[in-house]
Amino acid sequence: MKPLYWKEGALYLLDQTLLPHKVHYLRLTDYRDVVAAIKRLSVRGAPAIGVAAAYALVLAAQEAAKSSLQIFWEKLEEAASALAAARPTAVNLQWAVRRQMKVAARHREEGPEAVVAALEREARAMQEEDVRTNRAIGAYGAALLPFRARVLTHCNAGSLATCGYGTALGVIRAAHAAGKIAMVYADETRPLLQGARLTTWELLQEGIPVTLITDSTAGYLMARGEIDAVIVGADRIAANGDVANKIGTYTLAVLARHHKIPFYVAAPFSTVDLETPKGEAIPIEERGEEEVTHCGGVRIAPEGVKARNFAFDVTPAELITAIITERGVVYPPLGENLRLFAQHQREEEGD
Ligand SMILES: CSC[C@H]1O[C@H](OP(=O)(O)O)[C@H](O)[C@@H]1O
Repeated sequence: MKPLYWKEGALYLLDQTLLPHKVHYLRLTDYRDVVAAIKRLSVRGAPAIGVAAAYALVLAAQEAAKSSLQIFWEKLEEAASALAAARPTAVNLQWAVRRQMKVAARHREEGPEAVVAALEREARAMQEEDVRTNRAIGAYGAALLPFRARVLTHCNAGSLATCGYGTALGVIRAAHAAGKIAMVYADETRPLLQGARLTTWELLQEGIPVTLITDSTAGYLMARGEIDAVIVGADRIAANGDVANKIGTYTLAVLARHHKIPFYVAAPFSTVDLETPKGEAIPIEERGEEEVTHCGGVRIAPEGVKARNFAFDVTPAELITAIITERGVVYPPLGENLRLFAQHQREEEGD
């Protein structure tokens, strides 16, 4: 299931706040509505919000092209700032906006219409690249899993969080295709229940065995010897290998280390942010209290109680067995090897 697609000058977003009960695509033609959709997690997941923002800049450029040349660039910059600020943790969002604005600058002399066309081409390229990188991540990751693996995952790092294949769930898809998956245990992932609502829905659609558990069950399953590997996605990977991901990921990493279970992070290299030296420098989104005090719109905690709602946490590099990327598996020392991977990529691309 594609979380988004572009058709005849409009961006269609699968509204993930309605899943699994309703499959409904929003048709958006105003970039401001894409900003709002990212903020309320109608579209979510680091790669998916990056590509959504890339298309939103096409919408912004289409709108701005009706203005004077000077206003065109002012409006495009304004849209880029609004999109980049929609959610602070997933680096793919800022990476996608920066990449689009570089494309716009390269076509500046050709005028607004040419810029619009170039932005649309680049957004399509990013969407296609994402599926290719996910499939490569899947292949590298599947090779790491034992046969009849019982894998625990957290949140949703699947086709719904990307452009159609998935990072952590991409590894699970590839391993399943190779007959290597006995069971996937999906953490419900409070408070927004991406695991209960999205991961189970995705895997059931494809006949991949999945069992839903509460977040607090993960440790007990590990203690019972029923988990062979943990595999999660990422929203930002710092230069030293620290990983920001959905809240609860750090807890799983500590539990996995205690029980000597491999803990893998699956992410495209666009999630690696070498400008952020370590995890404590990653901006962690804190969302509204009502997401904790309510569930499905129903109040579950008494009026007046305070709540903290961190959307992400940071897992230190030393708790991570390996990071699976589209360029291969990065083993410890993660910081040093991430830099080597990046250097090799720059040399390949002639940067
Ligand atoms: C493939 S990135 C998925 C990543 O994004 C999720 O966060 P959110 O649902 O708030 O966008 C979660 O951290 C996943 O691991």
